[in-house]
Amino acid sequence: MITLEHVSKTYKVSKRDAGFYSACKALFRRDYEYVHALDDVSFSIEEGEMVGYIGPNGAGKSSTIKILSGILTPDSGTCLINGRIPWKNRIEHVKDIGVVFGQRTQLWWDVPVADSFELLKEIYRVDTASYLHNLERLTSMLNLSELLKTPARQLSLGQRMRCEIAASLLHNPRILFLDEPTIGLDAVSKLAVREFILQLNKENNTTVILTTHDMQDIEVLTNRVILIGKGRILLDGTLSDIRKDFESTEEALADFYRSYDI
Ligand SMILES: Nc1ncnc2c1ncn2[C@@H]1O[C@H](COP(=O)(O)OP(=O)(O)OP(=O)(O)O)[C@@H](O)[C@H]1O
Repeated sequence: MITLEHVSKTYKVSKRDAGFYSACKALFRRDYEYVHALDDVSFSIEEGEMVGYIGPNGAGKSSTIKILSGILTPDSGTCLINGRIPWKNRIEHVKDIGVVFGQRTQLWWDVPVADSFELLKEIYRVDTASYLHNLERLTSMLNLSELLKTPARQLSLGQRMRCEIAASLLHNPRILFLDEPTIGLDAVSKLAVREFILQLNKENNTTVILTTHDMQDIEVLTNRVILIGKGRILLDGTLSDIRKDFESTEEALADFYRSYDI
């Protein structure tokens, strides 16, 4: 249901040294540098799978998620999700996906969370009956009842993250992209978020693609791991393929990254 074939993406970045002279020089001549974020990336994911997409900083994980969600267009290669090309059929595609970027918000900062949810209902054109059904279910599963009247800016990180996850699921998407959903959360909030994702997958067969640096997230949530480094897929298997004889997954990963010089 998700196939990515030979996808590459290069960013063109303008570079200049610090200082007044360089700023003036850059007005007349710009120097560019090319960052090869993704290099011939291919994989496929079946409906209902929970996949961990892991790799060191700058490996290309967020770029992949952006391509899968239709925000970014690759330079070459193909991507089909439920028969659609994400960046070409964006309006139809977004109805099928939910996206949570742990470091960004999709909630309006100054209005109560409930109002953000109402706006998302209108944006996604969710009919009132399914919206109310989803809202009730998500409110009880993620324990949101006390939070809905609060503006997003007044929520703690963990509270906001629970609201972000609910916001991404109000339209019942079949696929959920989670980019570092437990970053900065305390132990209780992490467990709540993990428990929720497991339940969602079990009850709705939602496909989940999770990028995280938290190996416990990966251990608890996923049975398949795709490892990317310097924009290339290095391994597509299970955590035990990575772990081998190491005491912890972190140690095994660090050794793996060192062996690939990434
Ligand atoms: N908009 C952009 N413009 C220029 N370069 C970019 C842009 N976005 C990402 N990059 C570069 O592309 C490479 C891959 O970045 P990406 O954000 O996909 O990595 P990541 O695996 O998600 O990293 P992290 O774990 O640190 O979030 C990095 O070298 C990054 O600096």
